[in-house]
Amino acid sequence: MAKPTPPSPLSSPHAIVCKFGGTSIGTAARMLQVADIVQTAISNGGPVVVVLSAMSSNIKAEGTTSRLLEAADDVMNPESTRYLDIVDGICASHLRAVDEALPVEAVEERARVGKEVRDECDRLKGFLSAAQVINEMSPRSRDNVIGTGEKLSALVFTSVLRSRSLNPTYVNLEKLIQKQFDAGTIDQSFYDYLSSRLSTLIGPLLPHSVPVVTGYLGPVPGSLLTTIGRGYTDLTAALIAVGTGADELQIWKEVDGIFTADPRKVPLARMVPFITPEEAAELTYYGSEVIHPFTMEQVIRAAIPIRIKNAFRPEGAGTVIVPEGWQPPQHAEVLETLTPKGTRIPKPGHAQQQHPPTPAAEEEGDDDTPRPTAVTIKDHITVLNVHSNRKSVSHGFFAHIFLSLDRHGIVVDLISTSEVHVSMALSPNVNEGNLEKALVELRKYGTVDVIRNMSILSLVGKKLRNMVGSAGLMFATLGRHGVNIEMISQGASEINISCVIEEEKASEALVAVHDELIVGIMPL
Ligand SMILES: Nc1ncnc2c1ncn2[C@@H]1O[C@H](COP(=O)(O)OP(=O)(O)O)[C@@H](O)[C@H]1O
Ligand SMILES: N[C@@H](CC(=O)OP(=O)(O)O)C(=O)O
Repeated sequence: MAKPTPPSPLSSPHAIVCKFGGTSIGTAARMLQVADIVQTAISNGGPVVVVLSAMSSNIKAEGTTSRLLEAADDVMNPESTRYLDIVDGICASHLRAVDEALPVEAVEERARVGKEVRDECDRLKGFLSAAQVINEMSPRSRDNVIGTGEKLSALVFTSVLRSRSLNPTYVNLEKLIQKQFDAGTIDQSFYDYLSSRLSTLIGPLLPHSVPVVTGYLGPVPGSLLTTIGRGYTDLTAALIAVGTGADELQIWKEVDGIFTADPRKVPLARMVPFITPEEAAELTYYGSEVIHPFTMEQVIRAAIPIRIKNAFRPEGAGTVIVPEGWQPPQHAEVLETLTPKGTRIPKPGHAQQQHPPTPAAEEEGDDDTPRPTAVTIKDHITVLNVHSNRKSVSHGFFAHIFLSLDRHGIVVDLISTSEVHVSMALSPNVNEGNLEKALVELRKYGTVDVIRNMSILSLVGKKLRNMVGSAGLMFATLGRHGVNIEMISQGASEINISCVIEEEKASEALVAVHDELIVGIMPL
């Protein structure tokens, strides 16, 4: 297949685009830490573009975006005024951040941003009250409500940078999309349009100013939540990186990088210094969603590396997702200074170095056993097994099944087939009502078993292509741990072997496969 041609950089090369998640800027103290990170990046050569999510606590359901969604739902109750309390609470938490993050002597700045925050919240209350009167909250209106979260955090953070004389410019993207797009036919041209608009808006601010951009990019065709989904600010940052021809996209999170398995569940999990976009995409789709799944494709098309870093431990090297054919930028100093020692991003002039760069362990040859890169688990999976009723349907069996699922918006994560049988693992959070309707249709074509509370276990790695017997090792490991395998899928992607197992055995299976196949601990 021909490689996609990356769009040419549109403006201001050398920029580093830094996106900070909601938890990273969730309190005044955290905002100040993030301001330190930005200040260091600027003094290392910049220019820097900052992209922000909405302020959030450690629990996403309690963060600003989730509270705004609650407020949007509440207006559909004509008797309720709870939405006003929610907005007042959001206003109070942002004013508290202003109070604690800005120096006491910055009197004018404190007054200015305090007013901006209050005005934004008043505007939202007016909008919500009007929606309650007409008893309508359209997807576009909901997008509008959500966007307040990113506007507020960006206003406060701009003020923090201004109090440090870093010459920030607040950039509100709520009017970014100025063309009509059909929600049903969103394709790459939509994302190219967005990056070109972002280039026009942000490019001219560089290098003299630090744009502080709302990760919210305006009402999206369909809706932000259905077309892109939660975590959309990663995508905004990616499109800004493409639009400004940035040298690097940095996604700052609360985890050191991508690990060989979820570090919360696997004690021996290690950080992976470099990973290919294909591996990162497989991990993202199969349960290790460290970055929004749409992010990768946009940035990789433009051959921009993505670095995942921990906002609470900025000194760590992070994980770099290295695009195929990536060439180091012409200017040495920015990447060199931002690249922590030991990560081996090649410098200009080192033409003989490998592209993409390889992790230190591989180069030094301290372990030459080829191993998978990572293992991941996706929980809350439902499996459908359909056995064809050959008497009534002898052809078009698969087509009928997938058309029925498509009609009811049911997303399939894995498939395994024989001529008369198809097994499908359905994405988590399947809508039960839609599933019931789909089942009525599917039963016309054969008998259907529904198995709930399952998990997908996926072993991912570019080296799986050349690792003879890795599937055998994985299944032998699962067998030793008494894990039943409901369904196997291998071959659709050369770098992923997946199987469906019972959810109650998933954690044990994850640790076992990780420790035996990735760390290389042999069973007794
Ligand atoms: N392979 C993996 N590597 C790193 N983190 C992973 C992996 N699989 C799952 N995770 C989880 O993904 C989460 C991502 O980090 P975090 O910044 O906390 O996310 P969020 O954006 O949801 O707040 C972490 O909590 C981590 O435990
Ligand atoms: N604030 C939005 C968008 C986002 O990107 O969030 P985060 O970067 O904090 O995951 C959300 O909560 O979904």
